[in-house]
Amino acid sequence: MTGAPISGSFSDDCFRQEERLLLHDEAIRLILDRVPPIAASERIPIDQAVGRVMAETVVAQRNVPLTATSAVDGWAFAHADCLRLGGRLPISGRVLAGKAAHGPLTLGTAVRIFTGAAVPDGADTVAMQEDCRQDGEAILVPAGLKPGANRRDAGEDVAAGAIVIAPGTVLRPQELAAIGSLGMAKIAVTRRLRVALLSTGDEIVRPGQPIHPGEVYDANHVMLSNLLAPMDAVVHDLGILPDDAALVHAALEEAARHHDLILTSGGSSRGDGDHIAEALATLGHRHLWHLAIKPGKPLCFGQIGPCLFLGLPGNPVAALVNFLLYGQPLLARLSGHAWRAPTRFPVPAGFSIGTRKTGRREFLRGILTTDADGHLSAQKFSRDGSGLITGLRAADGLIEIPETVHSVTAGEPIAFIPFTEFGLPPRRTALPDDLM
Ligand SMILES: Nc1nc2c(c(=O)[nH]1)N[C@H]1C(S)=C(S)[C@@H](COP(=O)(O)OP(=O)(O)OC[C@H]3O[C@@H](n4cnc5c(N)ncnc54)[C@H](O)[C@@H]3O)O[C@H]1N2
Ligand code: MOO
Repeated sequence: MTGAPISGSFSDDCFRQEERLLLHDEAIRLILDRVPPIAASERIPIDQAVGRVMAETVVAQRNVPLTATSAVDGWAFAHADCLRLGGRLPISGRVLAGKAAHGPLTLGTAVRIFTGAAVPDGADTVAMQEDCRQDGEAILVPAGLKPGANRRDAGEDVAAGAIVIAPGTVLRPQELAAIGSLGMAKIAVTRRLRVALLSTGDEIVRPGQPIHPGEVYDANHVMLSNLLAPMDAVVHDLGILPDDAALVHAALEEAARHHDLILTSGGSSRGDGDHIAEALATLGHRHLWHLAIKPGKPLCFGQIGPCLFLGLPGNPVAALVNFLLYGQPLLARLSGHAWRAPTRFPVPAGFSIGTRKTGRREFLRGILTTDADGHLSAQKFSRDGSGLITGLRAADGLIEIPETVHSVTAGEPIAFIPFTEFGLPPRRTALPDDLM
């Protein structure tokens, strides 16, 4: 019997829709709603706290600065005295930084003062030494200095009693400076998340090992462990899972016992070797599988007992994009901080898309360019394809094409999300021509 030729249309689109896929916004909401923050906290020195999440409220116990201080090296006096005496003030003393003022300012005089030194009571203004002239035992202050100039009031930065840091704040060098300025040496932060990181697939080989036809070096492990590095997590490398249902089940069940989150890449779709989504459903709960996005349709999210689970697609572009879009809010919620959606900047498109299939939100690799007249535009990386790490190297960020858009005309504003919005460092070298 000869088989009838197969008729019908074939899809070159791996996102053919056979069921209603969850929309991007629905997935974000679901993650934010389902992920509880871990409760445990620990006290640590402030110099080890960058990137950690504050677990207590910091209230200023005293003013910063503690007393009024001078912002310059010069002469401190009462502005009204200076006006009354025509800018000529006898010198009555000297205040050095680090020493309390000897007492209030003697009426009608000026004191020599240095940057950071306490301004005596009664002195409301400081003149810079370069602007003044000493005339024997008096100082000559030029006209025009405003009252209050060069004086920092007590509590000008932070007033005693103010709430400075709220629980859930991610500590940057700036927040740590504020805490340090209040005199606190130790603070309570939430404990670090324990994250298990696994690659999956019989074809995956760790860099440094010999490779054979049909095999692929593991690019996702080094990428994901470095994406996790600045986050509040201790990452355990659990290696590469083979495409074997029993082994996948056993490994995930064991990992769930010791971690707050399991992060996998690969094996999340429906191929014969893909066991991740099925294992998640069997061992725990699959809250989400299949999204109306590109790349990353096969993403799955759920939990095994209290341990959360994020199964990223294997293609490196999808793994990175999906980690930034969904992994970051998930880790944020888990470690107890309010997640802020990355800012989308309107940038003129430097490309056109004639027609595109609507229904999915697409994230393209975007490159920012400036023309000779200084006009900024966003180019899309020339080649599509979720396996092309080259596009990730070239990109400055992601171009977001909403679900309903069916074409893009060059020059119209599109949404650009710089990688820096996800906390990634900017590319510091010029883009080689071959990456455009
Ligand atoms: N019939 C269909 N096939 C596929 C569809 C589909 O909708 N229908 N979707 C495609 C898309 S999109 C993706 S993404 C992948 C996702 O599949 P998996 O998550 O199961 O990933 P794998 O099949 O294991 O791997 C995909 C691809 O990525 C390579 N890979 C995997 N891990 C790594 C790693 N650690 N480092 C580097 N490269 C890795 C792997 O070798 C594959 O080439 O499914 C499509 N298929
Ligand atoms: O989601 Mo797939 O990652 O587009 O390649």
